Amino acid sequence: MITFEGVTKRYDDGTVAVDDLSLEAPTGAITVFVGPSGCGKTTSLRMINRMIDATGGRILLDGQDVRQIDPPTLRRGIGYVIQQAGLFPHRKIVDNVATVPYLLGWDKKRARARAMELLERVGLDAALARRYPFQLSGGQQQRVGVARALAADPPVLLMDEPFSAVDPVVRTSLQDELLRLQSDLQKTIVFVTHDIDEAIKLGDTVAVMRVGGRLAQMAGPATLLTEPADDFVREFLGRDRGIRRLSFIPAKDIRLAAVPADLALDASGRPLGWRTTGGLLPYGTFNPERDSLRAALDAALLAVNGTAVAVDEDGRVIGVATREALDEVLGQYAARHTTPAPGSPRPEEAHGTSAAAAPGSAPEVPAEASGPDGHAPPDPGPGDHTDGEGPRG
Ligand SMILES: Nc1ncnc2c1ncn2[C@@H]1O[C@H](COP(=O)(O)OP(=O)(O)OP(=O)(O)O)[C@@H](O)[C@H]1O
Repeated sequence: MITFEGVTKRYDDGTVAVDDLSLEAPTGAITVFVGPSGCGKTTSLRMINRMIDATGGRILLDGQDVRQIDPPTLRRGIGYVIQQAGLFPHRKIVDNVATVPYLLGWDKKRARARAMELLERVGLDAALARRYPFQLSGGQQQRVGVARALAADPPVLLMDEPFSAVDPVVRTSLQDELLRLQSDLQKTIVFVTHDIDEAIKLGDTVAVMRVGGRLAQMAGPATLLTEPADDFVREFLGRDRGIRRLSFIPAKDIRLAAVPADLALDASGRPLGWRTTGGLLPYGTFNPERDSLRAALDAALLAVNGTAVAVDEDGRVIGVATREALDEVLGQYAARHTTPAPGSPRPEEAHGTSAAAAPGSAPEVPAEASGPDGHAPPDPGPGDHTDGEGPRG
């Protein structure tokens, strides 16, 4: 757990970048800091690993004031990922990933073996290990940046706009990859972005900040979409909040009907289209185990008869969701959200937490071991735990 208690940062020129910030980033969860340019997101993030020291209040890491931990020790347990990865240009990919293990004194064979394992984990081909950063695409470099931050298995990851420099398609796949990794690794992640859609997709909890470094609202993404605290948050969230909110409602509660005769299937039970006298018409599918109500509605809207086709993991039809069945779930959702019990958490936003592991016993990581852009190094540490909310995206 990372706790901000009345944290303020006033720079030497008098700029108040962060003003009396109090919040908690739970262990094993992704907490996103989001807000317009200059609202103090990066300053807040860097105060956690003491690249910047707070001028007021305190930040606790599992109950311990970070100012009582010397920065190299602190950073052993905190991985750090930045925009454009910040890789060392003259080091091969494998050695970039092994940077921290080398600093920790691991022998070369073990460090490289760990690096290869991580490259695979972030979805990179082993053949890329021998290349230099300039020989990789932007998306591949970002993956290397994530692998490097994970190299010594730190319990905490700080990610500062890590996917901002890549195109939207690559960005989506990096986000998906991060969620997949997180479901395995359950790190305590603080993620900075100015993109509210990214925040809503990735965050278990989202802290919306306003310029002047003040917290505007902190909530699970579903609550944020349903109940923005004020006009600033409402405006920042943008349009379509109601529709986007449906992404957090699981499709598994939708009542499925038997497969009707007018749905044509192939020999293995996969859908071909809706039969009409004029031929087969388009259909839409959703997977009740994995998808959200939004996906099911989208599937229904793709078909002229308004019926969504439910499929299993292999794409085989397991039933259909009629308009009535979708209406039922929408109705339940509306009932839940028109009469909220004051202060009661949404069932789909119940956030579990658990204790982090104790700091590791690795040697010092020198402060000057910074990336080529002058940022602090990716630093190592031990492992810990998690949580989550319904379907995302
Ligand atoms: N070293 C510094 N000295 C003085 N002011 C600074 C310094 N670093 C940042 N600031 C100011 O502090 C405020 C917050 O900056 P910060 O970089 O934390 O914002 P941000 O939300 O991360 O912005 P962006 O999304 O544009 O990266 C801004 O007004 C910025 O100009």
